[in-house]
Amino acid sequence: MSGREEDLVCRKDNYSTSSADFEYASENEVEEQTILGNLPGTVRNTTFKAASRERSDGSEVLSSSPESPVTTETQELQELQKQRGEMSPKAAQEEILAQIQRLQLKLTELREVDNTSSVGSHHSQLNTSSSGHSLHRQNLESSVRDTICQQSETGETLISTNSAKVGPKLLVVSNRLPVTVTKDNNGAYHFNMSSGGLVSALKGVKSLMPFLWIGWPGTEIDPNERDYVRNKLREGYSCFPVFITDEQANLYYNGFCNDVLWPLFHYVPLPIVSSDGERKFDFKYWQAYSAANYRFAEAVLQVYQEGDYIWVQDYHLLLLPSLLRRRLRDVKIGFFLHIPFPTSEVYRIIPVRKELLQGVLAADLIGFHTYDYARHFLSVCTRILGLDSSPKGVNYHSHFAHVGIFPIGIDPNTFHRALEDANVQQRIQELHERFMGKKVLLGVDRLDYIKGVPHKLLALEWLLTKYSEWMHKVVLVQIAVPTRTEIEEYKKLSSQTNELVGRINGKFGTVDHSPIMFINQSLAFEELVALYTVADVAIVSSVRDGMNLVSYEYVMCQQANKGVLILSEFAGSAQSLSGAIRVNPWNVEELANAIHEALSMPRREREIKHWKLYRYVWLEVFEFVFLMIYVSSYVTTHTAEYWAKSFFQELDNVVKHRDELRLSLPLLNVKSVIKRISIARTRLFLLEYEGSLCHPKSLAELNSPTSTHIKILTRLCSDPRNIIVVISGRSKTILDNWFG
Ligand SMILES: O=P(O)(O)OC[C@H]1O[C@H](O[C@H]2O[C@H](CO)[C@@H](O)[C@H](O)[C@H]2O)[C@H](O)[C@@H](O)[C@@H]1O
Ligand SMILES: O=c1ccn([C@@H]2O[C@H](COP(=O)(O)OP(=O)(O)O)[C@@H](O)[C@H]2O)c(=O)[nH]1
Repeated sequence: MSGREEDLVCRKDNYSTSSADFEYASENEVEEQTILGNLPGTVRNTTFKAASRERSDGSEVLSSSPESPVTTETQELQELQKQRGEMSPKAAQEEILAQIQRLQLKLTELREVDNTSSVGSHHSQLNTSSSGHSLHRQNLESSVRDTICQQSETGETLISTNSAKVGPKLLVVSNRLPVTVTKDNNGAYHFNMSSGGLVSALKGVKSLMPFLWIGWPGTEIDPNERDYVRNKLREGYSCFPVFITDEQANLYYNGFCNDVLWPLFHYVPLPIVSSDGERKFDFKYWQAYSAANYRFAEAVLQVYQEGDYIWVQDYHLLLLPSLLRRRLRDVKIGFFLHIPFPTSEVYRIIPVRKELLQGVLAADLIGFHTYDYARHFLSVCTRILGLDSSPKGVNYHSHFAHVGIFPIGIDPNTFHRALEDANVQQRIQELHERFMGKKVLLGVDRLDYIKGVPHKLLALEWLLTKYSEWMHKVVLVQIAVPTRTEIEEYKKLSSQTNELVGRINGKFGTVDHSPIMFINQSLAFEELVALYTVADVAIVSSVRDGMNLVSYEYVMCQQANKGVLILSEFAGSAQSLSGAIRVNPWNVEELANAIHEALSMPRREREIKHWKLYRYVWLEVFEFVFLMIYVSSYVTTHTAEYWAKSFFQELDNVVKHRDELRLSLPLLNVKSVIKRISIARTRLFLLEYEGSLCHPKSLAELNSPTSTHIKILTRLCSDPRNIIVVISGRSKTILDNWFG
């Protein structure tokens, strides 16, 4: 671990409630604050200070001539070096690093100037082989870069990749980049673009404005190779990497994200100690999580320009909105949670429950897949932070975090295209022949304990026992994609599942037939589409699932076959897919009965059910042309693209509204209020009991006012000019007892 990374790990003793808090402060105060109260270290503060100063002073940067700023900066640097003797080593380091950051920004500006005068060059990446640069410029660049390399503790150059200001862009921030970076044995890097849900979802947003994707490349990159990887990602994929060491990633991603947040958000309170006797909730996980969120914030600030929109994705980055808000007061931040938000009774288990809420509440818009998740979130904010909330959102330190429901979908066109592909059709044909005379049940899951794979296997066992007519006539094809294999619970699940598969196949299998075809690897997309198409029944038995895209994908591929979807009521998609047979996967018998019902269902009933499902996933206009005469192309409902566009539009809307709110509700000036009160002939005091007179965090029904409160109220009441109204949700009897 390098010095810088050590620096990023926060100290346990500094861990405090205020860490993720983002109370507004004056500009000066903001400059003085550390970005994360519990993260010590000079590099962080300096980087942020420099970034925000420079950006709030865009005119200075833009008016700089190509030569002068660097000279000025160099002089400043020399001046600083002189002063260093008078400064504490920490302060001197901070100042030097701040200077470096400024130099980087100046350097970027120089390249912008250079680019505007060189035909055909639009990007200003740090590229020493660029032939368009003059010798002078190259020398300048390398000398600046040398300075940076000498000063940077990681050896990594902190390049600002700001491009010329051409209007706002969307910065999408997610834990993983949609590009997988790998290094082969010869040391060559490979970049593979993934085609996951978010990638297709953002296609629509792309047409609204340019975007840049910020995230972890999924592997540790050697500090000397980071510039190369960064440039490749930026130029080839519109991505900007957040570099995290494997050790940090293990604590942050495997530890806090996937062994603390993931289980609890999915209602799985894991044992307090692991099998090796280690505490499950270890503060080092939390520290790594905070440090990683800090890293992401740092990356965002390197590319952020005023007016940009930032869209943070998922539970890995709950602290990020507040980290950004502290530095960029008016920044437009959206946050979307892809997994369930649990009820307060579960959420409150998390030892850092307040910090996480405070972190995310700095967003302007917080999105969830379902109404229930949003409702849980609002109630948690009230119960745990004692905040006022309404169905629209939460008020937190004069900032209103809007809450909205945006159910994600899939990209139907990708499936349509695949289904038209000759190879896929060929494969469908082969599979039909392979499963001739049998009914195919299909499960497609990551091998995660939330997916309820054992529940499904037990239900199949029950089916084959109770409805023995299906024996030898049914096959369950279960795709179980290995995931998070380093985590103990996942290892346990894998061995349990293997045992169950072995047991059931042993019990009901013959030489010619195994009831379960267990595929413990991920499949190529075309193979998956072919399987979706031939399956008579798909079973989604998740014990909790944010949404579950597999259920939608199955529906898309069943236009011919009209297969039946069995869907756990605990999957987010169950809230919208009314054509599915909904089950409680914990009731194994009920699940087995549902499989029997699906296998026996007549074609007509299947058609009706399928239509209900399909029209949710994707409506085509010709089917509604007489009803919706104003619509001239596809009516897309609940697709991935619609999800992204509607979230983004709502974000845009709420930030505009935010400004209106600010104008209409200016903060009162305490001095002038006192002055006015003292001269007023009649004064009306409206006092809310909860939140004003009693402690805001208290919800106890019998939390009576203190003697101080009573004294103050009595004094106020003794002045005939005062009218005092106490507003409370408590019963009249209680209020009479207290104030009567
Ligand atoms: O394998 P990971 O990188 O750890 O991530 C796991 C999956 O997380 C996301 O899934 C969640 O979002 C889906 C879309 O909103 C939702 O349908 C699902 O219920 C959630 O669990 C991510 O989208 C997947 O690609 C990851 O595999
Ligand atoms: O071998 C496979 C199996 C599944 N998937 C994809 O993985 C996603 C699973 O998403 P879902 O929301 O159902 O659950 P998650 O795994 O995100 O929790 C779906 O888009 C599947 O098409 C895949 O790419 N390869």
